[in-house]
Amino acid sequence: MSLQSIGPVLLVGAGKMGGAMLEGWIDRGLPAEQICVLEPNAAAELRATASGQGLRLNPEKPNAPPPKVVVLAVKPQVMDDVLQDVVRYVPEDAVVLSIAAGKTIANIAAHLPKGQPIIRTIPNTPAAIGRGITVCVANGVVSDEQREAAGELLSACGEVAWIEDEGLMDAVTAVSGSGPAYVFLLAESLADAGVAAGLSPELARRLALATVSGAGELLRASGLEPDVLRKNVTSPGGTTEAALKVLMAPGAIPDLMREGVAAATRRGKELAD
Ligand SMILES: NC(=O)C1=CN([C@@H]2O[C@H](COP(=O)(O)OP(=O)(O)OC[C@H]3O[C@@H](n4cnc5c(N)ncnc54)[C@H](OP(=O)(O)O)[C@@H]3O)[C@@H](O)[C@H]2O)C=CC1
Ligand SMILES: O=C(O)[C@@H]1CCC=N1
Repeated sequence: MSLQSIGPVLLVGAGKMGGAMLEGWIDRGLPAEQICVLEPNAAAELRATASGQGLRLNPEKPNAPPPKVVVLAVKPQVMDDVLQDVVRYVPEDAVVLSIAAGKTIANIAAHLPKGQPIIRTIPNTPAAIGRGITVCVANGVVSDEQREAAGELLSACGEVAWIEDEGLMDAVTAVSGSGPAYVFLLAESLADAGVAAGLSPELARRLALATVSGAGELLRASGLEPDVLRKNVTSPGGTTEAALKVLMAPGAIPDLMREGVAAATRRGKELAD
């Protein structure tokens, strides 16, 4: 199956994450006439129109083909209300793909006809440049063809991983869904630290951004493990070692990361309600 042969896609919510996926789909050649966006936010609508050059913005338009894939990309807090409205656009043979943090397949299924194929996923915002990763778990009625169609659509946004245990999705969300924010925080903190050490804000920002993005590229391109790359920077008795003694001390970055991921995982579980 190719991206072009998936059939009509309905995207419900083109905000930060839905909009990033939309960019990924269009960049990778999903035909705009195959995409319909349902989005009440005028600014996002305009963005979607501009980037899609001819995206349909209303599933009620006469002669609109019924979607084969419906992507739910609204906040978990409004998902129940949105589903009550959107259910009328969901044909029984369409696969419903939710990207909402916390919302379980059972939460989604409660608003849809019995037997609706549903895939719960967690993408991340590098999807906008085709460099995201999406983790998926399907309910028992998703066909091989629907799994393939969803995989094709999500591959346009980067890597795709399937898991069988839905119970892992909150931990997945805490690592890869929220993860880009942790990396951006690192870039911000590094720039701030450079200023504190006497650099101008402009130079500190430039150094921090180039360093974080360069390190990410090196991690990907080299295929080496992060600890190997870290050790390659760390000369015995040198400057990096002095910094890492602080950053890796008990209660510092590794412990804080564990606590942060645990907090995000707990929050995911709360969002199910
Ligand atoms: N941001 C991220 O990095 C990630 C987000 N997610 C998940 O993606 C989902 C969306 O998050 P995010 O993109 O950050 O949030 P946003 O608020 O940016 O996007 C949600 C969009 O849905 C719109 N919306 C609200 N009500 C409706 C409706 N009835 N019909 C159609 N669209 C509607 C909102 O419009 P308005 O603003 O006017 O309300 C908004 O534009 C969440 O469930 C989140 O858990 C998952 C992984 C990563
Ligand atoms: O912060 C959130 O809840 C969403 C889910 C993962 C990333 N953003």
